[in-house]
Amino acid sequence: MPDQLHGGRHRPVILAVGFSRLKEVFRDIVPSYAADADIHIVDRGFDDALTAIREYEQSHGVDAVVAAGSNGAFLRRHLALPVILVTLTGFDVLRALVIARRQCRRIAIITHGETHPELLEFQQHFGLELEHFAYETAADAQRRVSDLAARGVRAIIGPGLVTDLAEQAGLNGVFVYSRASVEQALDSAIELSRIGRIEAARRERLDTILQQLDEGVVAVDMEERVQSFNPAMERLLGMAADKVLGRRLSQVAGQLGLRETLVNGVTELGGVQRIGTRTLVTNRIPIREQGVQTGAVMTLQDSATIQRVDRSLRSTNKPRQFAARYELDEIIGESRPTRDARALAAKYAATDTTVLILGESGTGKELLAQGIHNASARRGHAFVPLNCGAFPESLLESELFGFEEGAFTGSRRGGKPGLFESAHTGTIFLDEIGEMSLTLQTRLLRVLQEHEVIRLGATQPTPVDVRVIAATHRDLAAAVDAGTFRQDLFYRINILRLDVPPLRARIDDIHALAQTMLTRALERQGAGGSVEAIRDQMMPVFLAYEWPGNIRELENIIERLAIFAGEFDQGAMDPERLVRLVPELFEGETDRTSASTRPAGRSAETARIRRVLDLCGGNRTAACRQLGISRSTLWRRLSERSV
Ligand SMILES: Nc1ncnc2c1ncn2[C@@H]1O[C@H](COP(=O)(O)OP(=O)(O)OP(=O)(O)O)[C@@H](O)[C@H]1O
Repeated sequence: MPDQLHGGRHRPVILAVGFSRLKEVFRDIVPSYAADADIHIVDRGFDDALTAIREYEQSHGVDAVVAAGSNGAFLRRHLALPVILVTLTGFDVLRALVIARRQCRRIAIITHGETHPELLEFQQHFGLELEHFAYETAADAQRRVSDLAARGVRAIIGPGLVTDLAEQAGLNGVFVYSRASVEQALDSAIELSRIGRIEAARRERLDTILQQLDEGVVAVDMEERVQSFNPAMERLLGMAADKVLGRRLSQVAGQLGLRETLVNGVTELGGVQRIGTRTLVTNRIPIREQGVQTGAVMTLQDSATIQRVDRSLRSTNKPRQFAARYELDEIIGESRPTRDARALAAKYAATDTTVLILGESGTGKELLAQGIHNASARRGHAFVPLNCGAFPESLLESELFGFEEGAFTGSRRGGKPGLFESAHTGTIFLDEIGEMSLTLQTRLLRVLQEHEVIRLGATQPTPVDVRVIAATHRDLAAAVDAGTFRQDLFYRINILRLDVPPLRARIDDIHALAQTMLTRALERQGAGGSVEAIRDQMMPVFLAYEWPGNIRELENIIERLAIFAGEFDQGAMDPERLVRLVPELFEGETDRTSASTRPAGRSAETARIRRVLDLCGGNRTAACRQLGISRSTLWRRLSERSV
């Protein structure tokens, strides 16, 4: 940077404007500045000077102009460049008076702009015959000089214009500006150029940064006129900077005005505005220079960009790994209902809509939810399961929505994001949604409608982009009628429905499920044992059972049987032993704990007996052994059929 500012290429370029005497002083002085600046003398005045300066500025660039008197004042009014005036010092006047006094007694001073009352005092003290006038225009000066000449004044002190006029009138003209004053003006011009260059470099640097930013930036002055407008802003608003610069922001981009920020001076961060199809995040900030507001700046970001960054940030900061393991094609079963459920799930995965899975506990609802997530565009992002029935209301609330630091006694420092935030860009699986309290249903509905969560104790919402898959074993429509489930929430989640039948309604799946589960269980046990031996002996029993606990129950039973795999290998397992190992499979309908399964129980039990009997080729002894019942019980059950 110093190189640029002081090196040869960037020497200040200064135009010294003056004719007659001032020009001569410039000529004398300029060579001594050769090392510090390029000073060019412009030997013109007023309009001519203006034209010459503008031409020079166009072709070479100019940092500052030095001029004096009325000419200087004129240039200052008409140029955007800094114009430094050679100022009159008391010493200048003294020196000129001494020179003039040597020549004659009656002296006049004509200065530009204003008179100097101190001169009157000076004149009285020293008994000088001195008159003092001020002039504005060249014509003014001309009239004054003629008048003084007519009244016998012999010497006139003044700037170049005045001394020229005096000499033309045959008087003594004494040039008022000393060499020191002119040098002072040139020094100021050089310093001003240097500061200007530093400013320009700073502006350039800022400009380079603005050019590179992904964020749109627009800055306005106090009249809301656009001062800068970076390329990102051009892209975001589809407007070229040169069409916008200098115009009022509200006029070029209505909704994005900065008037309020200019009026109230308040910073507003994180506003959201829609422009066309885009959602933009806005920050409006007043610009203050040394405590005084001088404008305002707005930054704009495409919410899609923020979400991208946000996603990678959240995924790097993710405290827990919420991942979906299962794929849809890992869901075992070739029964019609299972194939239908898989196909429907694949269809739903292609959408981003809320899915409601209905089915008894243990039927594989979560598995389907994971499968849908993994087959959807959200694959690879979080899959967050939550069993709404497993928490008391207050805990469920903070689990779901998170809390701010200090939200309640003992709340964690820094607060905690809720599962909705953890599921951001992914899927949340709300199992047993029918168990949610009405209060939480209301909050959940808000999240689904607004796509934002408010942590407990927070005032600002956090936007979340989450797909919801809900599940329940309840009849939600009945719950709505009973007033325990909000109707509007029901409509909101009951868009894509997936019915998962209980295992007893898709008995055809049992074979494949048992086969896979047995293989895995035996592998896990690592103690050998033949899948076939267990399968062949157990299948008739499995097929005859009701499976109130569905696939989860099947899994558990297989896990247990695998422990005793060796006993199956040694030939037929003793029925009594089997009943002891897995009593639930052999319990009669009267022992069933679940009242809801009882009405179906008796006929199902009979059907089971018939199936086992069929499997055993009509051999009642074998069937009794499989079923773990006596021949008389078998007979009784079969005869009940006809009752
Ligand atoms: N079709 C299937 N193929 C393989 N395994 C399955 C299948 N269905 C369910 N399972 C297994 O059964 C168990 C229960 O499934 P899951 O947890 O998905 O049921 P759920 O309906 O969500 O139950 P709950 O409502 O009680 O949570 C899991 O261990 C799962 O791996």
